[in-house]
Amino acid sequence: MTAPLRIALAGLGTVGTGVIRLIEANGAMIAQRAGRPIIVSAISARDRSRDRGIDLAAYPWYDQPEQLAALDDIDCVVEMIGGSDGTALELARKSLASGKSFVTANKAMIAHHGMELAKAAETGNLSLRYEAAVAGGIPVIKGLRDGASANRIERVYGILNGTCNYVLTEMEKHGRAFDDVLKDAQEIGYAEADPSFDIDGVDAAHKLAILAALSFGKALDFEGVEIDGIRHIMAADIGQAKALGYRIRLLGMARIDDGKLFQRVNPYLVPENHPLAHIDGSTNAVVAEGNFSGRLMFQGAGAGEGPTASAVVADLIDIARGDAGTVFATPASKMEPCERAESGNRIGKSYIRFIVADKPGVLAEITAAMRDAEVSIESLIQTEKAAEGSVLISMVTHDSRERDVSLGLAALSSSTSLKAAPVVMHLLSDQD
Ligand SMILES: NC(=O)C1=CN([C@@H]2O[C@H](COP(=O)(O)OP(=O)(O)OC[C@H]3O[C@@H](n4cnc5c(N)ncnc54)[C@H](O)[C@@H]3O)[C@@H](O)[C@H]2O)C=CC1
Ligand SMILES: N[C@@H](CC=O)C(=O)O
Ligand code: NA
Repeated sequence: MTAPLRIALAGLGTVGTGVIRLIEANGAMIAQRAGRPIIVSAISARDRSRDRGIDLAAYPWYDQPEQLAALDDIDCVVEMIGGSDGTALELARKSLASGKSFVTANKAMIAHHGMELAKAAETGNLSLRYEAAVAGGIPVIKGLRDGASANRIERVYGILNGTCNYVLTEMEKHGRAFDDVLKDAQEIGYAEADPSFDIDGVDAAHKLAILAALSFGKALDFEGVEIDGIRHIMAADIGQAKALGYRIRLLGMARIDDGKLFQRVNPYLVPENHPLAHIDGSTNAVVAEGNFSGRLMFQGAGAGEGPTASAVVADLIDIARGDAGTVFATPASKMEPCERAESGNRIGKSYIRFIVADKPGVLAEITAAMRDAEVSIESLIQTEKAAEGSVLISMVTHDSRERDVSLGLAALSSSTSLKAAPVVMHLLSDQD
């Protein structure tokens, strides 16, 4: 057996400790499959004394993660710290500059700096791998980069955040309160260090931008993702969607429209007969449509210690085999920026929820604003009491231009009848 792959691991939280546990548990099998052992030769985290439930005494400890990049006896640095900039980015830059391969689970860093890091890796003929960064344990990066690489992909979408999907499905199935379920997700280890990245859609947007770059061969454009999260979703929305035959899921959607790049993260009403409506808990699912492969669907655990560690170690096995491939499906030097598509031009049905004063004439005011914006209403689902003196009204539009829906709502923005900003969610259709 050839020399081991010597790794240095920075960050020993949920994922970092999971990587050590996995290598300790499956080390012999991994060595066989990789053709050589993978050994942890250095570790670093913030707090040496913290009880992580594993014995770290055998692993050389470094107080500063950046020290790992400078070690001579290391082949690959594994970054499990998180954050788009700061320590993680410094470590990535220094590791690649000092000729080490780099493995990360950090979608924020790849979404913001992926092009720079990919070019550095390609220039140095090094591996930069990030399977764990998108959809946790699901081999979707490998699937798109390698398995589907012969295809032109024009649409990629799916459920990309385990925390949000867990929150939405617990609310839907068990009637639990939003904050209570989110706390659970944090305790289990699904949520980001700052859970607002999850519930405000930013984490899903990081992943979507990476998927889009992989799928379309265009430069990563995280700033081009339109983002809305699930913070404003009420139990009543879930109930009303259900009454209509839909389930609410936070989706990331990227496509090429007339040569322009459209990227959006939004809660969608997904028809009950659509496979994505049946993705529950922290499970993720990614759908990609290839022009020869047809529809591909990748599904599995999107978050949590075991699944994420599984993806990290799979990257390490590839590196140990000397089989690390390109960073994206297209060489980074050939990935040009793409013009952004305007979402206002998109046509589809929308669900709109209002909380309004409980007084006569309010419904007429809303429908008049929509009529003036040329948005016709397909159904007024239900009205129910929201709080003392206010009612909740939800409606579904006919197919309408998104810009017109926004215009209708803008016309209502100064109305004293509205007690909260209206909430808009799109209905997933084949045109999306
Ligand atoms: N938890 C999950 O299910 C998943 C997490 N990820 C990603 O994996 C990465 C790690 O996530 P978790 O393990 O959940 O986070 P965590 O918060 O549990 O662990 C982070 C670790 O990094 C250390 N750390 C933080 N700042 C540091 C600094 N400046 N210097 C040295 N050490 C520092 C912390 O002490 C801790 O050991 C993040 O990029 C996250 O987005 C990716 C997929 C799934
Ligand atoms: N916080 C993320 C973790 C995995 O990427 C999520 O909930 O999906
Ligand atoms: Na993955």
